[in-house]
Amino acid sequence: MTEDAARLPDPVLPGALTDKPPFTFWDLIRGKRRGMPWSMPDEIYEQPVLLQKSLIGDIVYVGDPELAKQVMIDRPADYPKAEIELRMFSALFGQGLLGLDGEAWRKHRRTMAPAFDPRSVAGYAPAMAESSEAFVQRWGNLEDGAVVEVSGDMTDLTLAIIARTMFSGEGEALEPVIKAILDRAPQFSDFNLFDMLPGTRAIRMAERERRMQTLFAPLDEAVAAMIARREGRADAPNDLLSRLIAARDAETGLAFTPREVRDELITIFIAGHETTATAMTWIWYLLARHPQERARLHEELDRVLGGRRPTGADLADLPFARRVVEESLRLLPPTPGISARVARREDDLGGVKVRAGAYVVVAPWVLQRHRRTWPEAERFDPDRWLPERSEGRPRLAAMPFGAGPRVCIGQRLAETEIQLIMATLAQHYELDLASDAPVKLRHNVTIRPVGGLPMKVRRRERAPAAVAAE
Ligand code: HEM
Repeated sequence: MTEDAARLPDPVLPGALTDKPPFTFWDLIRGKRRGMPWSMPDEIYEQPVLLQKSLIGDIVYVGDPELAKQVMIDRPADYPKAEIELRMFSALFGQGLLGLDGEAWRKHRRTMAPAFDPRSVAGYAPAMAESSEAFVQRWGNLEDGAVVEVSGDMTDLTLAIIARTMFSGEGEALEPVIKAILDRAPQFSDFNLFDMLPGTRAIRMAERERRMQTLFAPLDEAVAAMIARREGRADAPNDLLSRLIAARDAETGLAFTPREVRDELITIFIAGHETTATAMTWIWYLLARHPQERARLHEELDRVLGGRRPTGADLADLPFARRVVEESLRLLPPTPGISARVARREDDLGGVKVRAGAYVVVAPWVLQRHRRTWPEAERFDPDRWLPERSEGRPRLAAMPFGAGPRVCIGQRLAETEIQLIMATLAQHYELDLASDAPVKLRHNVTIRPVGGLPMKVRRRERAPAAVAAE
């Protein structure tokens, strides 16, 4: 163990992960979340693969990155997404990427890919930096050292960014409509046993779909009006909405219908802001817990940017900032349990017999804390991402965005956004935890701090060397 590790005896979330409740039938019926990845047996962090018998059948947890690659990259057709998950997403967001499978999914993915390619993402970067800078003003109105609830604030910021990325100037007017929807949406995402039983599942799904349609109706009207205004217009802004309207399937030449555009917009909206807000929340938390690393980040930002607004092109010159993001996404992946696959046929994974129909869980949380892959796995150590320390590391040792054909379509967008937010805000502010109380986690697709994360915001002076160099 290094000296640093001895001084900072992580786990990074003291007290938060000790809660390992047993999985009871009663919990399942009530839909109480038992999917917390840290409540898995400890052996999973030592073994390549672990088989558990459960009420819903065999569950195979994969901890070895080479076996994960077999499932996610080499043979994805043998391990399709679990149907219950697809059904949940389609009930929530309609026929968007998260809820589709097979040929319909392939068509949507092909058609949408160009809107998320490096050139498109570079085009969204200025809006991301501008929104982050507007947020600097919001904290600037506070007294120095004031306490903010960081996870809520980051949600506001990522919501503003995705609204602008998707709808340009028109996004701002939509923000209150969307916020009102999101405030009510969580109550629809609690799934339980009745969603799995053949007798009740169709009724429950239909009921959920109906409620979601009512919930999203105000947004549907606004989006439909926007689509109608933009169709055929040569001077439409170059945002995600325009790209989805203009998108054509490379094979069939067909465009999305307005309904398909709507479903994809809602999918991206939800998938694209909650995750990045979660990532930002844990980045501020980890930096506060590791002041030496935070000081290194500040030094790099001051030296390279000297207080100006970062651009997408600056990110290549901020290698330490990138390592901070990579390490944060390793240690506290925003979607720690995603995603369950189902074995289509009998198989052998690392000597464990996988029956047809078994759930196969390739969870970022497990792979990214696996003790065979990661020395001092629970320690926050951005330098483990230095090229010389990454040599020979298997490809799926870390996979916060998933892997294979269904890898997160927004990965590049998210990485750019997170780095721009961090680079903009950390130039102006330093955040410290407002309380020593253990942070408890709630896992419901993403992991958020229970009751939010209160932090003190202090203004920073830039390093004298960076100021003098101007
Ligand atoms: C830190 C931020 C993010 C994380 C950790 C994350 C994580 C993931 C993961 C793990 C998957 C794969 C799920 C699976 O294999 O079953 C996924 C899929 C997806 N993500 Fe992300 N995501 C993030 C940001 C975004 C953003 C910014 C967008 C859109 C703007 C987005 C849109 C999507 C969509 C549409 C899918 C489904 C892709 C498909 O099935 O083809 N995500 N995400």
